Amino acid sequence: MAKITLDNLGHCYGGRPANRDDYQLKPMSHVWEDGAAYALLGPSGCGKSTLLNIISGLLIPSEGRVLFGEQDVTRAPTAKRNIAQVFQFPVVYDTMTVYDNLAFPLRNRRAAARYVDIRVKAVAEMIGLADRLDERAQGLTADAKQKISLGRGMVREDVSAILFDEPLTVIDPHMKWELRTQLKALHREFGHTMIYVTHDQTEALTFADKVVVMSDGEVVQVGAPAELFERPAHTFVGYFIGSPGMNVLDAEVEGSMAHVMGCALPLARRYGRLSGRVQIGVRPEFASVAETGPGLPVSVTRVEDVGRHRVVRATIGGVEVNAIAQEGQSVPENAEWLRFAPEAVNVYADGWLVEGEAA
Ligand SMILES: Nc1ncnc2c1ncn2[C@@H]1O[C@H](COP(=O)(O)OP(=O)(O)OP(=O)(O)O)[C@@H](O)[C@H]1O
Repeated sequence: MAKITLDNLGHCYGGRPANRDDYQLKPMSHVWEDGAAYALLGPSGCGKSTLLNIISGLLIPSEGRVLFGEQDVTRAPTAKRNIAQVFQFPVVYDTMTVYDNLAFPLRNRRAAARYVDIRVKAVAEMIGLADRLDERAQGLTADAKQKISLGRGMVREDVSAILFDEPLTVIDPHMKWELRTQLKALHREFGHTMIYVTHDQTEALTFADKVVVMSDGEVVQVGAPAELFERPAHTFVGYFIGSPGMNVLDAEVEGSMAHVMGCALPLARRYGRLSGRVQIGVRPEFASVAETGPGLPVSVTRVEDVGRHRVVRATIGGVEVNAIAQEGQSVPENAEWLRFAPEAVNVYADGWLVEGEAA
């Protein structure tokens, strides 16, 4: 296992970028901790595969370095990187048994038969295939085959990292939850450094210790799921994570007050002079509707019952805003005002979170 250092790493497929917008992966420096589980999360085309391919050795970056531990692997081929990979579609040897498939990476490295047996059985137990070890892979479902791929990715203890590229794509929706949970358990048990690419926030948030959120070739935040929820570092993180996403409204901010469409809203922090486009961001979980002010005058368009809570959909000045009413919380018939918990109001300048000072 190893920590992974991305040192001024950037990539431009066309070569010779004239400005930052020309990069498909904008230059960045990050250190990813040894033994942690990371998810690379972002919409299609944001650069997840580009970054994963640079880490796996399929692509040499146009700038910067990748280090596994202290070793510079920027130009090392995949085979020399000591990594395991699990892809979108199962890669299994149909004519081999489940046992032999799982044993393959270890036998390939000439591990002792007794050690192979211990590891194969431990992994098979974790992926729920312990009683099917003698079956040929050929007759198995896509789910079971992908479990073998996941197991094979985990079977070696000495890899620097395990890379997963949307590994649950072919899995039946009801099985996804089970496999995600198993992956998490495998990580707890074996402690590998893991990097898991997905565009699905539920997968990322349930699997990872740290989620690396990407947008438009840029890492916009690396944080624990709770941090992404409570303090989105960028408005994109606020929109992309959460259901519905964060409410974002243009504002003027002065000291510890925000002014939105002529209404004053108190903030829990104090801000200096801000430049660029200033916005406030508030999660619907920290918004509520009321019949009277203070707050923002809104038109409620509908109330959706989504099981554990209700989502109140409203608009203000043509902008959609949402509030979540938790179980037991009432939604007044004639609600016309939207209120925010001041401590949950984040302030952004040109999309980026402004920290502010305690008021
Ligand atoms: N070989 C290539 N040559 C030129 N541009 C490329 C190449 N591969 C990817 N790109 C571009 O780089 C950007 C990032 O693509 P990338 O595949 O890394 O995104 P992604 O987040 O993995 O998307 P997806 O989830 O759809 O796979 C996109 O604009 C894409 O069109």
